[in-house]
Amino acid sequence: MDLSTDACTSSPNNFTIRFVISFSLWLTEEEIRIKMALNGTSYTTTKPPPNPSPLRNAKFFQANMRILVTGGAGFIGSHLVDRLMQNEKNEVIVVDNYFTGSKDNLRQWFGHPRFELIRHDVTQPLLVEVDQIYHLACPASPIFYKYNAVKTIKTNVIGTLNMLGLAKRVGARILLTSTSEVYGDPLVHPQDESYWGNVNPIGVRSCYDEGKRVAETLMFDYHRQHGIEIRIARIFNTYGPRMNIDDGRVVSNFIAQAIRNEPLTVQSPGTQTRSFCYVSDMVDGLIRLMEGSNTGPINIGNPGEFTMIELAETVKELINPKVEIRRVDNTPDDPRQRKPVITKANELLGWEPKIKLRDGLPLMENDFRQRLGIAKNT
Ligand SMILES: NC(=O)c1ccc[n+]([C@@H]2O[C@H](COP(=O)([O-])OP(=O)(O)OC[C@H]3O[C@@H](n4cnc5c(N)ncnc54)[C@H](O)[C@@H]3O)[C@@H](O)[C@H]2O)c1
Ligand SMILES: O=c1ccn([C@@H]2O[C@H](COP(=O)(O)OP(=O)(O)O[C@H]3OC[C@@H](O)[C@H](O)[C@H]3O)[C@@H](O)[C@H]2O)c(=O)[nH]1
Repeated sequence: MDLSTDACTSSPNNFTIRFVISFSLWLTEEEIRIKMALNGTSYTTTKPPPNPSPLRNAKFFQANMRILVTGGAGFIGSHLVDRLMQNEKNEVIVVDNYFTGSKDNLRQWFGHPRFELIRHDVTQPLLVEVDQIYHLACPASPIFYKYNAVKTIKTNVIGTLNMLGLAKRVGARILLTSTSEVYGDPLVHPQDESYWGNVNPIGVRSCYDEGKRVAETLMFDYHRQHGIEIRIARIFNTYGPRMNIDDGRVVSNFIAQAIRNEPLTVQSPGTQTRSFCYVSDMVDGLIRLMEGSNTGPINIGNPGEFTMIELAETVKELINPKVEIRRVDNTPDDPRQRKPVITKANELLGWEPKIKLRDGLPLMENDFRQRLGIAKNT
């Protein structure tokens, strides 16, 4: 039996390993697991997947990597699909219920022999044969995740359970896109992965932040109990082309407002901070995490930290120097500061963001101008 552990799992001490190995000749796997549990150590063997279809061993079978992307019609998901499709060894299956995503984001892949799109809600079970699962399905903008809070928490809890059940059944590796929101309104700054967070469990954001915390718990429980190969990314505020124009998040709001010559709505007090990551950097980090050997959780975000007033001033300077900046009321429980420590991503994945905010904003402006039909200098 395989007793492999990885860097981010509580690993048995040497005595325990010797103890378990010496007894493993006489004990069943279940007995070993119980002994390790009594010892307070975790059981991280990866069970072999069920036998694949005999067709996969046939002479002319092309052994492609079959990858499921849940939420693949959304903002980050569709960029991830673009990157995965560039590798001709990948077959990509997207499932999405189109709550915040759109088929339009994937239209370049319609009809491609290595691409499939399925209308499906992850709160329902799904049976597909895949090797990897990127589990992104969940509305990400606070406006949308609060719109139907019960559905959001169902998506996070039942949706993640269903995808873990699928991973267990077919032996797939699964990556969860968790969030910086698991740190809540952080009392530690900047945030590294060892921080447990400061979250209001009954607030209006808890369908999302507590939902993602439960999703992380489920990932680790399936890993410890069933040997599922897991990866967890804690994503910080990500922006870029293809965001919904009326998404409601701050970068898309300010860019759309600047292009339309409407006031930039800085929510009070305006001194709250965020760290903004360009979407191509994010996709690069997610793929490295999936392909690497660490479970995470690993922060993926750009450590450049800005107040919302600074962001508004930068958008004004770059996109529309005449636009007004207006202070408006904030929403409850808005975190006051967020900045990732990315040492783990750097050391374990060799990842760091490449696109600075001042370079990413104009790329997003071009995309928004095209979709809004408003050229520069009009
Ligand atoms: N963009 C960010 O700043 C950010 C930050 C932290 C975490 N994340 C996480 O990354 C993932 C993608 O975020 P995004 O910015 O692309 O958001 P998005 O809203 O653009 O994409 C989410 C996608 O999931 C789909 N979806 C939602 N509920 C579903 C359900 N029940 N069944 C099937 N599909 C469903 C939506 O239709 C959409 O296509 C989310 O899990 C989000 O929590 C994003
Ligand atoms: O028009 C606006 C919108 C938002 N804001 C402010 O901008 C800040 C960022 O708000 P956003 O709506 O972009 O989102 P947040 O950073 O709070 O959450 C984001 O990051 C973590 C992810 O998990 C979430 O999915 C994502 O929405 C907040 O302080 C908010 O008050 C404005 O000042 N004006």
